[in-house]
This record gives sequence, structure tokens and C-alpha cells, in this order.
Amino acid sequence: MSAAILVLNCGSSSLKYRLFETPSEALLAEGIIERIGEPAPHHRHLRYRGAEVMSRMERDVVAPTHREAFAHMRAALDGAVHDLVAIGHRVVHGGERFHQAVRIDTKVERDIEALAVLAPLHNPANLLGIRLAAESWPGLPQVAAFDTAFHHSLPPLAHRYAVPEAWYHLYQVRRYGFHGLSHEYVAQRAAAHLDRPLAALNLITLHLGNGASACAIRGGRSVDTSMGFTPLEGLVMGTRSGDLDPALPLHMERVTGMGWHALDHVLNHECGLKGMTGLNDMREILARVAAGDEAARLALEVYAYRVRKYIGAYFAVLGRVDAVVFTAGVGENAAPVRAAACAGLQGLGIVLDEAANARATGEVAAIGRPDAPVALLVIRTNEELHIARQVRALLGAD
Ligand SMILES: Nc1ncnc2c1ncn2[C@@H]1O[C@H](COP(=O)(O)OP(=O)(O)O)[C@@H](O)[C@H]1O
Ligand SMILES: CC(=O)OP(=O)(O)O
Ligand SMILES: [Mg+2]
Repeated sequence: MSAAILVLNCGSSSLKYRLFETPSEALLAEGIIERIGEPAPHHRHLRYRGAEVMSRMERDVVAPTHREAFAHMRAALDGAVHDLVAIGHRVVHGGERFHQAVRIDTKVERDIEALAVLAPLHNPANLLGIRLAAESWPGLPQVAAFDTAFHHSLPPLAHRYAVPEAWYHLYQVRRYGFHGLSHEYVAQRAAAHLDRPLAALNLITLHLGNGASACAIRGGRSVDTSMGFTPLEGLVMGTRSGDLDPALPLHMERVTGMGWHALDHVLNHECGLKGMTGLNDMREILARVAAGDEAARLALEVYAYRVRKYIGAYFAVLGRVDAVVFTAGVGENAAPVRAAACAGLQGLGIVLDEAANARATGEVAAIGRPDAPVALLVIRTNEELHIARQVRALLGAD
């Protein structure tokens, strides 16, 4: 009977999960329940044998709350789970308290709850996942792995804002950074691919998914990242604005009378690609660009230009760069975005190989000219596997 680790990524309206055999790390099953609490919740579940999909289930489900979603996941997993030894959770905000994954106890739970004030969109759902998992599998070890933890190494000059010092001491106002599980995972894969120790490498990693962030990594440690106090800062995203003049929301409040609640919603859910085009999915943007749509072309340019500026900034931060890594949904799949982000950077040693870029697939693909000083890589991220590894390291759970 194989031992397994279940990894949960519980969002405000979705529950994603992956079940890994341990210690082999083979993926046994994965799934997602989307639109929890919204019209027409949907459940997709895949089971694997080796690298092959053994069975696929897809159906609309009744899931007015996460509780029903959990029951659907459990029912789907029952066929696959033989000996579940631990559960790992993605928790978005670990504040200044959590520098690495931890075994969850009531104190940890309370701390995650207290941090919800810093991540109101994410931490409450993560916590709900933890509580439902404890109910569902009482007594099973549970581990929290944090999106912020990898960035605890940010030096003060990178994490402090130029605001009154009391804001930091009284309200924990500083840059935290997110997507750390993904940045760290692809950094490790990049080092393995380049066959060099991570400790000797300077990397720029670009996580371009629904949310998006850039990270400057020196010797395996995050030294700067584009998301800040919240996951709103930095790059242009599917529905988030990224960097803005901080006076802009103040101005919009003045001229429209819009309240903070509405502004918060617009900046997080109605901006980015969606704000500029009505569409938040890069696939649709690229299709529109190909069809000659002007608004889509401009949105793509603004998106890629922001990425390019951060590449330039992180060159200045790191001094020397060995590799630039693209990852997550957009970074792994959208060759035109990668090409636009790298355009004009030959002076920095970044020279894209157009053909390699166009055909990049698989776990790791090199898309730079082999003779260029900076390696350009596309690496498939796997935050869940990274969490499972942290669970195993923490519990020795085999
Ligand atoms: N083939 C593709 N071409 C362009 N963009 C893609 C493609 N596949 C996925 N994407 C983009 O990736 C995004 C999702 O990225 P992902 O990393 O899965 O997000 P998250 O994990 O944050 O939900 C989609 O919204 C879409 O814009
Ligand atoms: C922290 C964050 O932005 O996560 P996501 O990209 O999953 O929304
Ligand atoms: Mg993701």
C-alpha cells in the first residue's frame, strides 16, 4: 500500500488538490472544484498511473460552500488514497512570523487567522481548508507552507516602504512578496538544468499566471520581488493593476465618490488585462491580437513592457544574471509574451532564439541563444510538489 501526501490550495471560490505518492513523488491524482458558492460549481478529477491518465471525471456539482466541495474531493480521492500520511496546505500570508513551512497546531492556526488582516482575499480560505481537512482526517499531520516565506530574506532596503516608520511598527506595513513556493521551486529546477549549485547562481524568475510576480534571487535567496504588502503591487496581471501612482485611488475617490471598498474591488478584480480589454485570459488576448484588435495589442504591450522593466531593475539589483526563468500559465505557454518581454535586451546579454521560443514545451526548455551570456529558460512550476517536499522534510513522512 503506497503512502501519500495530499496538498491543498484552497482559494476563495476554488479548491485545488494534488495527491503525491511518497517518497517517489509520483502524482497519483489531482483535481479542482471551481465556482464554490457561485452558480454552477464544477469538479474535475484525474487519476494517474505512471505518467498516464488512468481515469478522468468531470461534472457539475452542488457546492454552496467549501464544506460540500471537500466532500466531493474526498469521495473522488477515496478510490486513490491508500495510506494518507500528511496534508500540506498552501497558505498565502505568513507575515513576519513564518520563515518556513510549519506543522499546524492551534497556535499556528490562530496566527494564520490573525494574518488575515494582511491578506483578506486569501488567508480566510486557506484557514477554512485547514479546518475542514482536520475535520475530515482527524489526527493526520497537517503542514502549512507559505507564499511569503521564501521572501523572508529580503533585506530592509528592499522590503521597507518610504512611509512613516510607525506604520511598520504599528501596522506591519512592509513588502512581503508572494508566489515564493513557485519562485523557489523553479530556481531549484534552473540550477539542476544548468548543472550548477544554486548557491553560485543569480537568477530572475518571472511567475506569470493569473497573479504575476518577478523575483531577484542571489545564491538561492530572494533579495527582491515585485509583489509587496499585498499581491497587488508590481506586474500587470489578469485582473490586478500592479504598480500605480499611489495618488491614483485617492484621485478616483475624489472625482467619482467611489468608496474604499469599491476601489479595492476594482484594483484587484477589474484592472490589469481585464480592465484594458474586458478579458483576463492571455489566450483570448493573443487571439484578439492575431485578429488585429488594437486594445488587445496595447494590453499585451503594457503587460510585456512592465515585465521588461522589472528584468532591467533586477539586473541592477543583482549586478550579474545567470538565467531568466519564465513560469506559470502565461510564462509557460505564451511565446509572444516571452518574446515581447525580452525584446531589446541584447545589451544585457538576453538574446531570445525565436524558433526555440516558439516550440518550448515540457518541464524545462531553453529558449535563449546558446552563445548569449544569460540563459533563458521556460520551467513548468509545481507549487504543490514543492509543498509536498516541505511536508516530507518537516515530518519525515514516508
Ligand atoms: N496556452 C496559453 N497561452 C497563453 N496564456 C495561457 C495559456 N494557458 C494558460 N494561459 C494563461 O495562464 C493563466 C493561468 O495561469 P496559472 O498559473 O494557471 O494561474 P493560477 O495558478 O494563478 O490560477 C490563464 O488565465 C491564462 O491567461
Ligand atoms: C498570492 C497570489 O497572488 O496568488 P495567486 O496568483 O494564486 O492569486
Ligand atoms: Mg498557480
